[in-house]
Amino acid sequence: METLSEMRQSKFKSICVFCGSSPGKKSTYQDAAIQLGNELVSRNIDLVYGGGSIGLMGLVSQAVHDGGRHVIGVIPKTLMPRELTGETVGEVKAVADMHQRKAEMAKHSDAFIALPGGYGTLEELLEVITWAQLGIHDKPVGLVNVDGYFNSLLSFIDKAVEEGFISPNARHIIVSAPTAKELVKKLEDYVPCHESVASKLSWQMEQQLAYPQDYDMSSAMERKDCIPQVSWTKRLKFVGSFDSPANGTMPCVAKGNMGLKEKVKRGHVAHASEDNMMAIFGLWSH
Ligand SMILES: C/C(=C\CNc1ncnc2c1ncn2[C@@H]1O[C@H](COP(=O)(O)O)[C@@H](O)[C@H]1O)CO
Repeated sequence: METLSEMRQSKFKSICVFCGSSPGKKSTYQDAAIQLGNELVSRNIDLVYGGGSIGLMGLVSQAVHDGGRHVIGVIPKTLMPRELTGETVGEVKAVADMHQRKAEMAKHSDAFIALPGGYGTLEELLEVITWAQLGIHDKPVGLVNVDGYFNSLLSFIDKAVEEGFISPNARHIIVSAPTAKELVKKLEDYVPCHESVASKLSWQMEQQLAYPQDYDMSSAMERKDCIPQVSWTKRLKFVGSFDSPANGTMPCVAKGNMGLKEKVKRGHVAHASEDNMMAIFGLWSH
């Protein structure tokens, strides 16, 4: 039995919840969504989720919001019209697409929990498990196995271990429990025991280097709604990021000549394409 003080000192500041955009047929699914929301509130944990008010997503977010914790709904611009997903309580983070959504959800949370859901939920869940297996993150991943909803998925994963497609250590990435209360307690105690393919740091660098460059930084800077920050420089390649209220942090990479490198060193700016870079230098240097 946990004491009140233990319950209030969670190691998680925020948890990302994946769950159905539908309510499911049984009231136990809806009850579980509300119980999870209440459990987060009782442990002073904020919520990150897919945004909107439909299905179990709406129930969990409303419970956390009503309990006074912060809620961030990360929603692709295409799903933003209210008639598609309903109104989001708390903070709305608009992102370009489904890929960026998952990355943002992961960035803002310390653990992941899946409630019952459909394809969307399964896809999100399996992706964060895969990321854990590869060493992209080491955050716990759990399932609220309401009325055995995930039993067949767990059996399938056991079959994949038996058949040699998933290592027994990687099987332990998934934590499950029948109720939200038991699950959060297990996640608090979770210690990763699988080997990672690459370190978290290597993945962060890789992500920065591979980030698509379709954001018009020069006009954003003209509007003064983004702040460039040089993270590091290496030979003629510059890696930096821009903090923009509209788009969050945008990592970027540039190749340039020595003159530009010198400017970067002096803390002016680093950025994506040479054309844009020149435009930014123009703005920034006076
Ligand atoms: C496809 C349907 C509605 C689309 N509306 C959604 N709004 C917000 N987030 C969504 C939506 N659909 C999927 N998601 C994300 O996937 C998970 C839910 O998907 P599922 O297929 O319902 O399990 C959820 O975690 C969201 O991040 C009509 O149902």
